[in-house]
Amino acid sequence: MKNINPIDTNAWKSLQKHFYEIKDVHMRDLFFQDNERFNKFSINFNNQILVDFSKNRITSDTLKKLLMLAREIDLTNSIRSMFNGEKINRTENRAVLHTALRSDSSSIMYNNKDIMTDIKKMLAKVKFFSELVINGSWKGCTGKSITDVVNIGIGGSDLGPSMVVKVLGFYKNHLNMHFVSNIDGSHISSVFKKINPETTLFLIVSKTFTTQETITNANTAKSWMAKHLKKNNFIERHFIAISANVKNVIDFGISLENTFIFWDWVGGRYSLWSSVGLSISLAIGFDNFICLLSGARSMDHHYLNTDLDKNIPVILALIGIWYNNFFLSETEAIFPYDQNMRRFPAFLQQTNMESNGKNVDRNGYSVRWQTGPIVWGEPGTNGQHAFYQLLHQGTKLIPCDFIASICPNGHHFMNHHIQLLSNFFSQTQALAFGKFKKNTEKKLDNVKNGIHKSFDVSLYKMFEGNRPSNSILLYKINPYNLGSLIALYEHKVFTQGIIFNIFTFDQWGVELGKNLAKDVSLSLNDNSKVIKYDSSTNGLINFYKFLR
Ligand SMILES: O=P(O)(O)OC[C@H]1O[C@](O)(CO)[C@@H](O)[C@@H]1O
Repeated sequence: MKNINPIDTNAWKSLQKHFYEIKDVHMRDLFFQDNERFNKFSINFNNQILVDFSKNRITSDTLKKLLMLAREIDLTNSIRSMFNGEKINRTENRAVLHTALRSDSSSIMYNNKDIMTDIKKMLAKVKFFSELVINGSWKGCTGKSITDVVNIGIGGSDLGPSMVVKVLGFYKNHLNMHFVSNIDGSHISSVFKKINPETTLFLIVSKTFTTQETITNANTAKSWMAKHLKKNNFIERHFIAISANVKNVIDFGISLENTFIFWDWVGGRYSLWSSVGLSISLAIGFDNFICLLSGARSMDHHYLNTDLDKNIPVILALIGIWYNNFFLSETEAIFPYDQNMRRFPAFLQQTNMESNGKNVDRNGYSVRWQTGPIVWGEPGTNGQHAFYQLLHQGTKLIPCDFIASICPNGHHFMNHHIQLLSNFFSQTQALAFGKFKKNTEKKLDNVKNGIHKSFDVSLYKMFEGNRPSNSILLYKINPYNLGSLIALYEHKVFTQGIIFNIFTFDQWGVELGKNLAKDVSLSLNDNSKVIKYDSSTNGLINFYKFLR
């Protein structure tokens, strides 16, 4: 992997020049000039996912220059380095091998060990255990089968599995799934109200098994279960751990037998493919979990083996860089036209922002270019009635990804689906092409200080357009296609991290807040006045102590 600063490349300079040439060109003209634009700027992924990137402020020349950037940065070799298990997460001295978790290779060597053997064992254990719980043979300590599963975890130990379980609600079996992440006691207490301790299984998911939120919630769950069940073996029958830290798991009281391990080469936010996906396997069955992995694998193959100019994650990453680094857009929006995908933007927020929210390059210098964007989003059509006004007529340029499926996701109300899709198709059209000002609009009288002044209302009804979007249209939201879609975004983020010349797979930026919270928590133990922090923090804590 080469540690080249993007701004030092010839391609960057050429893109900078090109930007000034085409920044005011309107998509209306680009489409008008080229009937083949859609065919040129869309990729069909196995007849299952169509990615249309034609509604972007790009020309063939733009793409050529962006691809030159990828080549100059030596992206292809960086991709190989990741798949080959090189220790590309250098600040933590680790490989990044979540792709191995969904691989069909017979062997992948890491640290002189074939990790495929461990992965296969892990998957066999997930399969065996999921089947026991789903078919009712796994009994709680009072002899009853499990009805409810509570996943306790946060960040990557929550967002991925909870998102997948929600998106694939249509595939769900009889088990009721709950996810507790927040340390706010209202989260776990709201779940306690819904479950029966005798028939509930807790999955404690934490790579480090030190995360304050997860350990606090896990201890609360343990005390709650002890109080209600009054049986010595309640932990053995009701608590499962998923972690890379076996020692802490054992100290917590969970046996090795009830522990699903994963490894330091799996990043938290890339871990749903590992035993962290146990809740997925429990909710939709192991076979569907395997379909999810297979779908991701098909995207891995595409990413690893397809030329850069036809490579979906690469193209989307480069277009993202075009807006982030040349148009200087600050944010990027994700709009799934699918209510079950409502947590997909939140999941991608962590994937993207925890990965590429960095300001030091791989050579140890402060970056002099923008790195990862702010990612946000909501499902359509709800967003249309909330914030799309700003997308259409605001002063900010916000590139958007619109995601939808041809088949409805988990219902048979075709009239709803047709209307949903008509909005999906219309919004990107409105954003791209806008609406010309009509001179025929009626003028209104504006009365100010008694003086009549007429003004042109049509100005307010004008849509300038030229607002970019990608449309991602899936045949169906099934486990396989969802796996491909998630992997697509993972690889997009990796590609951008390589071009930004940053380390995508660490997350030191979350440490300071965590450590301060530990210290502050000690200061909250008594009622004495606090003076050790800055005046703002002292003032806030003392006000809290005064009124609590
Ligand atoms: O699985 P763990 O170790 O509890 O960590 C949870 C999350 O916390 C983070 O470290 C950030 O605080 C994420 O990267 C991770 O997904």
